[in-house]
Amino acid sequence: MYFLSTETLRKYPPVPLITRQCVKDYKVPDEDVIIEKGNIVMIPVSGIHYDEDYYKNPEVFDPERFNEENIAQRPKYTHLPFGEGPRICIGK
Ligand code: HEM
Repeated sequence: MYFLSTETLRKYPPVPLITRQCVKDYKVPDEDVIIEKGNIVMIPVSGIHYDEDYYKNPEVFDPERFNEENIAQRPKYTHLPFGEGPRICIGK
């Protein structure tokens, strides 16, 4: 039986990019940016998983990134192999 660890799914997300379509105009907090109704937004899952701000030495395989203490130090939505929200993967 195969098991995909949380860290494996960080390094090699099978779905490296997810998308959403904006349903109403939205002003991004603290930014001079409005996402207009109808716009497609791309969420760069791989990019987030390799962002040094969240994962130091992102090329290194380190399951300890996902111990309770380390998870608590990262913002929410920095590990997205199954997406998020109402349309999150039902196979998760
Ligand atoms: C490692 C295994 C898998 C990965 C990485 C994965 C990843 C994903 C991702 C990224 C999405 C889109 C979520 C979003 O847009 O927020 C998704 C959706 C979905 N996945 Fe998976 N998936 C996996 C396995 C499975 C399995 C085993 C099933 C079914 C038995 C499944 C069924 C679905 C379905 C039905 C959706 C659409 C949900 C919706 O749109 O409401 N997935 N998956």
